Amino acid sequence: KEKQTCERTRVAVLGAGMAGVTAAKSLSENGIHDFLLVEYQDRIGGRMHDVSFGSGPDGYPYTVEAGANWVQGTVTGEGPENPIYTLVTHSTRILIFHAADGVLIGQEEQDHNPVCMDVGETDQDNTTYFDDKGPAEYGYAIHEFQEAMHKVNIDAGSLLKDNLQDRSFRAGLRLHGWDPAKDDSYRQTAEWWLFDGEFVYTPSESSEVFTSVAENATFNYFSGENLFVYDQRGFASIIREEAAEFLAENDNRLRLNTQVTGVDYNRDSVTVWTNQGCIEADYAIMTFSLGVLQKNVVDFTPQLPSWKKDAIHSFELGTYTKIFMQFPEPFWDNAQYLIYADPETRGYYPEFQPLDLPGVLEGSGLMIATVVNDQSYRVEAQTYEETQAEVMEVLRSMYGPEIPDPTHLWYKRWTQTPWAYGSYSNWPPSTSLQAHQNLRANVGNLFFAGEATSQEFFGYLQGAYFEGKHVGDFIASCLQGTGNCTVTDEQQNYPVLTGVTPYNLYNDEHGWFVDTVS
Ligand SMILES: Cc1cc2nc3c(=O)[nH]c(=O)nc-3n(C[C@H](O)[C@H](O)[C@H](O)COP(=O)(O)OP(=O)(O)OC[C@H]3O[C@@H](n4cnc5c(N)ncnc54)[C@H](O)[C@@H]3O)c2cc1C
Repeated sequence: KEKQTCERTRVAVLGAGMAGVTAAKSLSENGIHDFLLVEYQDRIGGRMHDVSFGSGPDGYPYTVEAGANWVQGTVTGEGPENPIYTLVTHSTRILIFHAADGVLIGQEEQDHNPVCMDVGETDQDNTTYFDDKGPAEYGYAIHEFQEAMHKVNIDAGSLLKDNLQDRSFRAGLRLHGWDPAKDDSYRQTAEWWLFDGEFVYTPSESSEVFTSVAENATFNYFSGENLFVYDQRGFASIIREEAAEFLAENDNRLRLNTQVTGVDYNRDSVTVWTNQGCIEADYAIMTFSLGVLQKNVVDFTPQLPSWKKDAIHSFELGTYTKIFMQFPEPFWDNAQYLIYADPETRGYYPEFQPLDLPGVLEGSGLMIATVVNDQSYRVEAQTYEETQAEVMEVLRSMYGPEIPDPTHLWYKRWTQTPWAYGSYSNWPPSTSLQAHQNLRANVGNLFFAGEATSQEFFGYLQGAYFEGKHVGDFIASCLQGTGNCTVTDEQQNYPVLTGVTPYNLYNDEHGWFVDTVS
């Protein structure tokens, strides 16, 4: 490690996803132009990941979203607007990137259009239900679950306000009488669709308090609306456009294809080690996914303090898999969702989402099947052919033996992707705000930002956006000498997280007879 030869910059922004690009943009807007944006891949966007799939009428493939697909929560009246919605509605330029290396080479203005991206409003009531014998009617199970979930969300508010102990979302559901039998495949499927299908973990694996916070923050604070993006420029063009506001064409401050392998940090500076050499900066902003941090692919010197390591390993990164298929022609109902209740296995190909619908990608023959976590890991371990055989067996139980095989099938193996190691984060039960704050807090001049560090919007694009902006603004204020850059409340950390029970209560009176502490 020879630091003398390192390139100098004021801020090294590590990762060019939503958080990294937003952080760099805030630096730029605050007059800090001396930064480097360092990215493993050959493109900007991170887990906003449009890919080419199948074949369209003109011989070109379609663009589909392997990563983020929805604007979740938009705006209500004059209320606060989700910044992702703002980006989608104000998107007025088409950017041209060099195909081989992803470097911006030009842009074209478009006529202004108030909703510039092609989006469709998701309507979960526009659903047809199936089981392994064909069409079935279990809309009642969906409504029962919605009611129970609403009640748990209200309870969660009391737990939070009254400083009562968190519990699993499952516990909250049971307290409200939602406790489906394991073989009640209709209610199990309703629960999967409205819970696991959103948060990727089961209610047993999720915090009652903080899952409710994320749900309320997004869908009550902004709006209950979900916009599905099927724009053929790709969802990530909103982030590419953000980048084009502060990066010139072929800007040397964007370093694609550059893998960070190590970070040395202290209270004065940060040195970033990459496969392309090293960078010495006053500050660095780390935006890698929780999965990348958990896999220890970045070598920190000194080692991260134990409060930081504990936090990194206490939160979860789930996997959400969209299996894209193209069929010669649509054979499905005119519905946004086709929900399948498998009689044996909860979460076995439960959700199909046709994209070939009137007014959407009409004539495309496209459909998505979604699985999460355990089923994702299983599917990721299979070949596309094996997965296709399973999916087609399910679809044939729904629509009969005559339906054709897809001409194309593809999915991204998120858990195996070395720049993500999963899809988005989840807050498990029995942690605390302080534990999560430790995930967020800086160590010396190394700061952290990303969807997982957002306390209210974790898992969502707006979480990554707010966190990137917050840290970018904060560091700019430090560099400009306008902020309080000692450790402030914002960057508070909690070296000791206490439990709820003092040790002297582990006694006979509580049935504690054997000293098990070694
Ligand atoms: C399948 C899926 C579906 C989703 N659906 C939605 C949705 O519908 N709506 C929604 O709001 N959110 C959704 N999300 C979540 C959303 O995509 C994320 O919250 C957001 O994109 C995260 O942005 P980020 O900047 O925090 O992280 P990332 O986008 O992960 O950015 C981090 C960047 O760091 C780079 N990097 C990683 N390791 C290294 C390294 N060693 N060296 C250099 N660079 C490195 C990565 O390549 C990446 O570009 C979904 C995510 C997935 C995967």
